Amino acid sequence: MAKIDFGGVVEEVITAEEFTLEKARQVLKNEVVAVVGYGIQGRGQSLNMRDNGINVLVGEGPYAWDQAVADGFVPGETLFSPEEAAKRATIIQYLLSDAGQKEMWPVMKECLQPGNALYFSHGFSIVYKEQTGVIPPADIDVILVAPKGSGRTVRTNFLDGSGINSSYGVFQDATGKARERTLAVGIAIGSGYLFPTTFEQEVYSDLTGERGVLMGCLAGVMEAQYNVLRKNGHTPSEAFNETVEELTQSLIRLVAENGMDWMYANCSITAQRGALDWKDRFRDAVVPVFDSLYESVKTGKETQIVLDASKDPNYRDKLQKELEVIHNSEMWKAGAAVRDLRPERRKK
Ligand SMILES: NC(=O)c1ccc[n+]([C@@H]2O[C@H](COP(=O)([O-])OP(=O)(O)OC[C@H]3O[C@@H](n4cnc5c(N)ncnc54)[C@H](O)[C@@H]3O)[C@@H](O)[C@H]2O)c1
Ligand SMILES: CC(C)(O)[C@@H](O)C(=O)O
Ligand SMILES: [Mg+2]
Ligand SMILES: [Mg+2]
Repeated sequence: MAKIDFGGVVEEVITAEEFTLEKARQVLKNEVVAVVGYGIQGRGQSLNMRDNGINVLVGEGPYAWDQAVADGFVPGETLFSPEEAAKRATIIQYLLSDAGQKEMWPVMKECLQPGNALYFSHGFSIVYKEQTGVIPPADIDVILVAPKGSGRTVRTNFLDGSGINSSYGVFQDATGKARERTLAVGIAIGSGYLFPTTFEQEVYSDLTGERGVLMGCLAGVMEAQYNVLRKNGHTPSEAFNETVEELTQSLIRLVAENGMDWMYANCSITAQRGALDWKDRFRDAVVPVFDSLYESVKTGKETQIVLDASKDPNYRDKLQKELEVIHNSEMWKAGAAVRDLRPERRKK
C-alpha cells in the first residue's frame, strides 16, 4: 500500500509496482475468470486479461457474440453463453449493462458456486438492491474494480502502456481472499493504480460524475456557450473553435499535463484575469444543480430512470436516436468540419 497525500488527506493506494502483474498472475493461476457481457467494458477487460496471461472465458449473447469471435474467443472453448461461462468460472465478472444485470440475475445467481467471486465494475446492482433484486448468496466473494474511464480506453490505454486508474472494493469476503482476488484482477485488467472505495461511494460518485462534469454538464455548458456565440452573430466555425476544438486540442491537454493553474499560466494575462473573475460565478451557479443531482442519485431516482428506460425493448434504438440529434445538430456538424481540417485529417 502506498500512502499518498491527496491535497492534505493521506490515502492508501495500490500501485502496479507493489502489486506486480506477476503477483496478480500467481493469485489468479488457479482461477478461471468469466467475463459475462462483452460490451464496452467487458471487451476491454477481457482482451487485457488475455494479453496478461489470465485464463479468461467470455459469456455473451447475440449482441456482441460476433465481436468476441472476431477478437479470437472460440465458441465452445473460450466463448459461451453467459450462463455456461459463469458455470465454468471461479471469478464471474458481471459486466452486462446495469439494467441487463437486473434482468439476468434470476438466471445468473443459479450459476454461482460456493467460493466463487462475483465481480462488478459498478456498485449499481448491489447498492440499489431493492430496485435491482441483485442479492448475492452469503458463500461467495462480492468484489469491485471500477475503471475510471470508458472501456474503450481501458483497452487503448493498456496497449499504449498508460493504463487507467480504477477504484476497488470488497462488499463480501466469504473466502478470506476477496481483497487479494480484487487487486489481482484490478492489475490484470491494466489498472495504472487502484484506490480504495466502497460499492456505495463508487456508485454515488460515478452516477454523479457522468451526469455532471464528465458528460451531462460538459455537453450542456458547451451547447450554452456555442448558442450564445451564435445568437450574437459568430460563425459556426468560430463558435465551435472557441467552445470545443481549442479545449480538446490545446487547453485540456495542459490541464492533464500539470493542472489547471498550469493551463492558466500558459494563457494570456487577459485570459487569466477574466477566467479567475468568472470561475466562481459559474461554480456558484451550478452548485444547486449538482446538489439536486446528488440527491437524485442517492435516493435511487437516477437508478429507477435507467431501469425504467431499459425496460423498452427498443431502448438501444431510442438511445441511438437521441445521440443522432446531437450528431446532426449544427454545433456538432460544424465540429465534424472543424475536425476534418486538423492537419492529420486533411485529405492529402
Ligand atoms: N461503458 C463503460 O465504459 C463503463 C465504464 C466503467 C464501468 N462500467 C460498468 O461496466 C458494466 C458493463 O457496462 P457496459 O457499458 O460495458 O455495458 P454495455 O451496455 O456495453 O452492455 C454489455 C453487455 O451486456 C449485454 N446486455 C445488455 N443489455 C442486456 C439485457 N437487457 N439482457 C442481457 N444482456 C444484456 C450485451 O450482451 C452487452 O454486450 C456496467 O456495470 C457499467 O456501469 C462501464
Ligand atoms: C465511462 C464512465 C462514464 O466513467 C462510466 O462510468 C460509464 O458508466 O460508462
Ligand atoms: Mg465512470
Ligand atoms: Mg458509470
